[in-house]
Amino acid sequence: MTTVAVVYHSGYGHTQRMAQAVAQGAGAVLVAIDADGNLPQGGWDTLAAADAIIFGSPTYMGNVSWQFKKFADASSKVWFAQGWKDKLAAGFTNSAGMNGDKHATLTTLFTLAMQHAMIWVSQGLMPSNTKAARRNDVNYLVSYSGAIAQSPSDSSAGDMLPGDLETARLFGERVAQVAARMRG
Ligand SMILES: Cc1cc2nc3c(=O)[nH]c(=O)nc-3n(C[C@H](O)[C@H](O)[C@H](O)COP(=O)(O)O)c2cc1C
Repeated sequence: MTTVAVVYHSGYGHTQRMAQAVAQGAGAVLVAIDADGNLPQGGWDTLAAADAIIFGSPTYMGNVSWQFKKFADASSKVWFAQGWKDKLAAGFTNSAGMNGDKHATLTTLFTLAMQHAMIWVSQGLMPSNTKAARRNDVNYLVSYSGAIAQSPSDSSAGDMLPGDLETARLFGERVAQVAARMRG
């Protein structure tokens, strides 16, 4: 059986909701990076056992949160032993702006995966970018590199848009499907 892990940080709960949607789609286990940038007990073991690791962070000041970066730097221990080599990787982010420089965050997540010699899985959804497209359509924000969501700066996590959450769920589903195919 394939195992997918979602490791993420969320300062105010929005990215957590997105992570839950990704995990729901992937049938994945969630590993939350805490406010100090640390993993819970057993978190590193969960990642070690996974066939695919999906990285998630809010976009803060145009990149991952410092807590996610602390986790990324701590993963250098795993890198020394090439512990994540040939695992699947994928990434997602959420921020207040429609754009908000989310792509810089995805690029950081991608680069982390490449440092670890992992194999990147894309978003895989067609864009909703026609005149008829509506905000709650799947992949309305149109990302190909990973899943993205947008939460207005004065919104609560409970306000997250169903279209973005469905986009996240389908993204998780795709990663799990690719992982199962890779396993044969
Ligand atoms: C320190 C900080 C920096 C932020 N920088 C950005 C940014 O660069 N782009 C953007 O679109 N939103 C930015 N935001 C808004 C957050 O991305 C947004 O509130 C997001 O939903 C927070 O996710 P979270 O609840 O998982 O922490 C920033 C918020 C904070 C607190």
